[in-house]
Amino acid sequence: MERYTLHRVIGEGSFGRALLVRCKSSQEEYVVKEVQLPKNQSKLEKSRREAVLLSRMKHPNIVAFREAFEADDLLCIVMEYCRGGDLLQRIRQQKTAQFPVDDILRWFAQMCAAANHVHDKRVLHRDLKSKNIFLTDNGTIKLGDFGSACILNSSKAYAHTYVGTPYYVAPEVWDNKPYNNKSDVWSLGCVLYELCTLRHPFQAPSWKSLILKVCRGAYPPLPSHLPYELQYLIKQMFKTNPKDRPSLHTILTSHRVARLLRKHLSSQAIEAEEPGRRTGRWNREEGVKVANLLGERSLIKTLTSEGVELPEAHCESREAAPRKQWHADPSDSVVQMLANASLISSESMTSTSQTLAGVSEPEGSRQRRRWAKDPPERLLSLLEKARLSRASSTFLINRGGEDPLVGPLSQPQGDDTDGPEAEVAVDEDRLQPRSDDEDTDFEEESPCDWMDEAEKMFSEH
Ligand SMILES: Nc1ncnc2c1ncn2[C@@H]1O[C@H](COP(=O)(O)OP(=O)(O)OP(=O)(O)O)[C@@H](O)[C@H]1O
Repeated sequence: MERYTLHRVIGEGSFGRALLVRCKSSQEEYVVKEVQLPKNQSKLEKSRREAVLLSRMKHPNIVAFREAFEADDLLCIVMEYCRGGDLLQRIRQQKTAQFPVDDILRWFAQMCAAANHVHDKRVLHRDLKSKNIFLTDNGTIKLGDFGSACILNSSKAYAHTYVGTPYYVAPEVWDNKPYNNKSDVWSLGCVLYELCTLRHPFQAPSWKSLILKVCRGAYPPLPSHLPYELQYLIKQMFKTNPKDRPSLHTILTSHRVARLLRKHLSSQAIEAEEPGRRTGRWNREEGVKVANLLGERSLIKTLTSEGVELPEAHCESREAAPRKQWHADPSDSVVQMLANASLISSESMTSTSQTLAGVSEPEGSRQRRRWAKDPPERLLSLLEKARLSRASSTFLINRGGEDPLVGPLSQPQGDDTDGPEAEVAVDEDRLQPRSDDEDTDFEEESPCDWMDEAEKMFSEH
């Protein structure tokens, strides 16, 4: 830390402070994310994972990693400083003035290129939201905060209980199915919708109606002045069945909107996207360098204690990884469950014995959790508790410790995005067979039962 001069604290997250510093030798400004070591092993692992993942991502639209070191009882991750702040602040500054379509297209193209690069490395970001997307002073998008990201095909230690931020969570996650590349696409759809409307697409006064809206893909219509391609894209990104959502690669290359987006991508970003797609693998030397940077002994111990390989060992290429497919059945068990639950008052919810039909799976497919095992009252009673204990534990479902149902773009006196059902656009053709099934090609290997974990957390408080 002696190589840097502290300017000021720019913010505090749930895992530590973010400092603005100046490098004494180069006079460049950087952000240092400081995380207390260790006490809580999972927080420590999360932070180390963020450093390792960030160091692997080299892309013009991803916050650049400079170095990481451990000093006293702190892990410090030094990264590029984005002077323009985060996209959420930028959206809020607009108040009611809509963004010009060109700004929306440019920012969205850049965030897609960044997230596509992440997917090409076979990493899921898992927490894409406007607060984790930054702007430089010249208005370039930089994707940041890899604290929740997950390396695919790794084992238990990476299967953590983090679910996401409720407003951005895809239907399949509520359905307790594995997080996959299309779940990130859904979240980016939410960010795009926010850019287009300055509102969350899915907003509701209760968990039940929020989840219902998400699982039905029911969102208020977009302003009609937006180009048809954008309207169509949002509709596609909010397909409730992940296999019907386009992958980021499709959005950037062959989707109807691709031509508009690529106009706004620098040749550097397009360049960065292509080689990543071809190689997309861990590099041994870089992995070793990062492991050394973070303090060899402790990092290796942490990452191998549960059978997890070191970063350089995550070398599977796209070809080598077995291709996983989504099952044919639509993911509407939550809708069913919540429809049943509507008969029950919230007071009687925990005492009801209502059950739900299980989701059928093709024979021989790998075991997935079913609602039959997690009766509807379980999710609802869990969420009731989550609301009550949000001050201490809701980072599981909302790391900010804020009210999970009061989103950053919510209105103080209720929100007009929560309008009557008749005004919302319902994704009528969500059961249509097709489309990017082939591109729903990777998902968490060992998803953990977040409901189990959440219940444990809440019962501790
Ligand atoms: N590279 C960066 N450039 C500019 N500002 C940053 C950068 N990284 C983080 N910040 C800002 O610093 C503050 C703290 O960020 P941090 O990532 O530590 O926590 P958070 O994202 O606010 O919360 P959490 O980690 O709990 O989700 C935020 O306001 C964020 O916008």
